[in-house]
Amino acid sequence: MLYNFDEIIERRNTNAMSTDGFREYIFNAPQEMKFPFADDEFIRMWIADMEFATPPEVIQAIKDRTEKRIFGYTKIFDPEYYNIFSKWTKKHYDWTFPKEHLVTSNGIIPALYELIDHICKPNEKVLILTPSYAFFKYAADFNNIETVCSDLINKNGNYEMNFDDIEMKAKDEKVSLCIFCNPHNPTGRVWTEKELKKVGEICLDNGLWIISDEIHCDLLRTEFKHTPMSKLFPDSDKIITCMAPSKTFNLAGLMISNIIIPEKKLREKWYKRHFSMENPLSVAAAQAAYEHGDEWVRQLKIYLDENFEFTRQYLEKNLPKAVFKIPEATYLAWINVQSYLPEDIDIPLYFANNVGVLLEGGNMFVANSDGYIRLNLACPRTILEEGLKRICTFLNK
Ligand SMILES: Cc1ncc(COP(=O)(O)O)c(C/N=C2\CONC2=O)c1O
Repeated sequence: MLYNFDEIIERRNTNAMSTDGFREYIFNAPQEMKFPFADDEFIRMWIADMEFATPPEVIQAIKDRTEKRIFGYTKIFDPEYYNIFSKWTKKHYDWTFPKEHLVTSNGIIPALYELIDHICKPNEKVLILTPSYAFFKYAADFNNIETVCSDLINKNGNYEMNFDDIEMKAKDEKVSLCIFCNPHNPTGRVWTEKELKKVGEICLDNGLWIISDEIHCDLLRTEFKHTPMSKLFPDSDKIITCMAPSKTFNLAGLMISNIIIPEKKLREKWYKRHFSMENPLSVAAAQAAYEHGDEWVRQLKIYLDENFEFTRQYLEKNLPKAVFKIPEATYLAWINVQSYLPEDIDIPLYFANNVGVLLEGGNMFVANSDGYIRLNLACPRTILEEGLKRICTFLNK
């Protein structure tokens, strides 16, 4: 079956963050905030969900569940949920885990908020690598836990970890947790086994817990393979692995994610506080995605690879001073356009007001991100082309 990723799907009047939540999320502004562009004139390249219909197999599973007509309190009792998900992890990452280690959360971010509270004592600190998905810091802030940042080394768009800096910060006895992102948002790095072993050893040898956020682990460029951090440390029970169907199958609104907690005491803390009910439609969707979604993901990855190559050529031709490397994973293009920007601007606001493109960038990524914009390329190519055209036309003025 050939899936249609070129189809433009109307998202207005669906309570979508992408169309209606940008004022609050990007600008911390009221819905009344005015722009020179009408809402439906914006090219939306900001929040990380996709403009593609979820696989039809998932939609059918949701329809089938609605036929049962009762949507009472639900938990995951059927072992098939674990069997199907662990079959997916075995097939795609050659890794699996005991059933009792798996808990579900209505999102990885809510899980981070809870896990930080369970793991960190009041005066401890969380280590993150920057630039970073800002909710890693927000989750620490919410728990009144200090965030320590280790800047990735940026060699003209090629990012590496600064292991000496990570080790120095991990040796601080107050640092008790590292929230690690693999693949990395926003740089798109897929960390190699060698890099994972090195950072994992530094953290574990210094007594840190590791939350390995692997939400982007299925959306790699075709030639890359994901290695779960836990796979490299089979004897450690201090690595929590976070995965979800939300990024892979465009199901973020169904709020279901898979958190693998090997350490018994931490799992008991989780169950003591976590409200473990699930949305029955979300369970049906997630199970169908992992059971029937392989071919859709294969075709999606090809489409995304083509969008990245289109973007690389477009920028090379029309924005030659921009620094852009096709990322190893995610559908997010991380582009340094500093040489085209005035100093000290609010990058997302600058693009919203002058270009009519909604994007994330600059200080939205905690640190080490000045001059960068992040474009969501998970959209039909016609929309991508219009967004790139608007950006390049304006920046070349
Ligand atoms: C690394 C990472 N972890 C967790 C999440 C969210 O997980 P959830 O709570 O939905 O299960 C995202 C979504 N990233 C987004 C969402 O919009 N912009 C981003 O960069 C993410 O990039």
